[in-house]
Amino acid sequence: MTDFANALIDRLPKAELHLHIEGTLEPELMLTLAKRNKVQLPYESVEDVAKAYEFDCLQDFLDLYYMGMSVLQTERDFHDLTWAYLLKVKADGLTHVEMFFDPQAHTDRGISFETVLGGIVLALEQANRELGITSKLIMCFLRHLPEEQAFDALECACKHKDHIFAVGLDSSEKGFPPPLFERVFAAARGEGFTPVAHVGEEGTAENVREGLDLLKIERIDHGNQALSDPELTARLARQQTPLTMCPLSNLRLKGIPTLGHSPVKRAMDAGLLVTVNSDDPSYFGGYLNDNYRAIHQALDLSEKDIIKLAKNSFAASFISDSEKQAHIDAIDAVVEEIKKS
Ligand SMILES: Nc1ncnc2[nH]cnc12
Ligand SMILES: [Zn+2]
Repeated sequence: MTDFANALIDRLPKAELHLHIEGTLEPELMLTLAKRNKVQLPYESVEDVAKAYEFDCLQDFLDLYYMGMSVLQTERDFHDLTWAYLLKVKADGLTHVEMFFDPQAHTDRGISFETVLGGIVLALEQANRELGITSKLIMCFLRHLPEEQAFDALECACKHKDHIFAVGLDSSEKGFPPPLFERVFAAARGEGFTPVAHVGEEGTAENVREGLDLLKIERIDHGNQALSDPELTARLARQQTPLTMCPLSNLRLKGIPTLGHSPVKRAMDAGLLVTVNSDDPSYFGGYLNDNYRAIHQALDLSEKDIIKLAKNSFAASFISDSEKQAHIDAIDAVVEEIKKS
């Protein structure tokens, strides 16, 4: 990698648009919180936890992900988790994040919606004040749970519209397609929430189409399988519907055999509005810049591609056009600075 490419990845301002806060739970914090909250885990050490992070598919990961989050019990725990992520990615040049959280994974085990949201919001507000990082929150419905429970989550979210901007759909994609959530997404849109969904990760191009046509999603989380359908690819290019792709996640969940198979560059070349993100960085072996570095090497990205991806991260975000422009101008300024140094 050239010094210029390295400096671009290290220093360019970036947004992260596909990040599950529960997926940032590092083994050290998991063990600390287990002790603090007297939760039994099947692990004794950080090495034990790390060893368990071998996945053959999305479901393998999800089983561990839901088990790991059992250590999160108090508002302070959710604050500490969120703050640890924000501190880490500040060093990656992150200036804006649109963050997923999975309230049903907590309310299902007796933790209140307000405990979860309160801790996350405290850390996001602190990050705005102390780190200059702006944010939006996306509440995800867990697609392996019944529609009725998604409606319960939506009812909670409606009391907190000042803090929750969008709704998403995550968890097991196979067997739980978008039509199951058409009604709750319609209700969420009616309440003013912006819709997004995980589609085409392990599922099909048809799931991506259903996300667009039935759930009316404004951004596609993953969407890898869309590229297997030329007509859908052309539609996404024409509409400029953003895709939040996650290369290291795809690799670790065996969606792709090697990073060289990541669809990021193919999607860029097809004219899609693609972004690079970390998904669940603690579980997949890398935060935001690790993902940029990994695909830069594996896909032989040019320096222009890296700058484009950083700009796309803001273009694909839900901030205002003037805010987008300010971030894109900041990228140009950093590029000039790096050229001079
Ligand atoms: N990559 C992913 N796909 C679906 N659901 C998730 N929940 C957390 N990470 C996820
Ligand atoms: Zn995800």
